[in-house]
Amino acid sequence: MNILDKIIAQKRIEVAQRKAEVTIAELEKGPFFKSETYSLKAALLDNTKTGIIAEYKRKSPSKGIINDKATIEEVTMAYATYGASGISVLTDHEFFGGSLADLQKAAIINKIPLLRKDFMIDEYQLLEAKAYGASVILLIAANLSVGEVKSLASAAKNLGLEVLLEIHNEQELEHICDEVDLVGVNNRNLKTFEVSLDTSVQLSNLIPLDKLKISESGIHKVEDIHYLEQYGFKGFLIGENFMKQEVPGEAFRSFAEELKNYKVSKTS
Ligand SMILES: O=P(O)(O)OC[C@@H](O)[C@@H](O)c1c[nH]c2ccccc12
Repeated sequence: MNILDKIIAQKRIEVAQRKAEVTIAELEKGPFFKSETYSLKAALLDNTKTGIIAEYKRKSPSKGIINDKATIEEVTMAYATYGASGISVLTDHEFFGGSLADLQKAAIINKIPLLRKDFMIDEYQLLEAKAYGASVILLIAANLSVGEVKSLASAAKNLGLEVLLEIHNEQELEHICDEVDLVGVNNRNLKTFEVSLDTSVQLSNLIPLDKLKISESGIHKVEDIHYLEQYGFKGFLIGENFMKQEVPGEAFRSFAEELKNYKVSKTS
């Protein structure tokens, strides 16, 4: 069994447990169920922002503990203050050390698009995402059929959530459907953990033009963003590069500043 299979097997157990504990009616009374959402698509096209979706991630199967000290509040507030277009919050506990409570804490203090980063297999998780303050959900093509992507994406749209579909090879392009707003190319193969920005480059011109393109994982330098922009990427999902620093918010601030100066020096 590869790691993705393991995560999905665990997720099925977890979702069944949660369904038994919290009813849909209760979720619909959740703190953010009726709140407005924020468009990640619009935020990524807003030139006053960085185009970065900055991630809060305590640990991962590939890296182990990344940062177990910096709090969700301090990190996400800094991300939002210094120009993140969106924030990705891991809500998987077992493998990534996150929780829905983290998502809710981030939603209370930040009025920007929040991505619920988890392994979605059931509509119930979409209701959770909405109840705890997400504006965007992730669907991972590697663990869903074409039909599952379509039905989960359409359920998400009905809840007012935007849909980010993650792919990492050419076959997975088949999963792209009308209900998908954004397509993310994961540079990390979730089965082998290998990381290469070439994955984004190779798939870039095969993604339909009406989808906003995001490059995910393994981005460490301002030059990486510049490079990916040349292939039409408008969004950059970055986690470890910030989270591995003692003060991730400060790492984000200086990266955003360098990015801004880089752009200014390019255009002047
Ligand atoms: O920490 P990185 O290499 O900057 O990557 C961030 C993000 O892309 C990565 O965490 C991620 C991409 N797709 C996922 C799916 C599930 C969990 C995590 C992920």
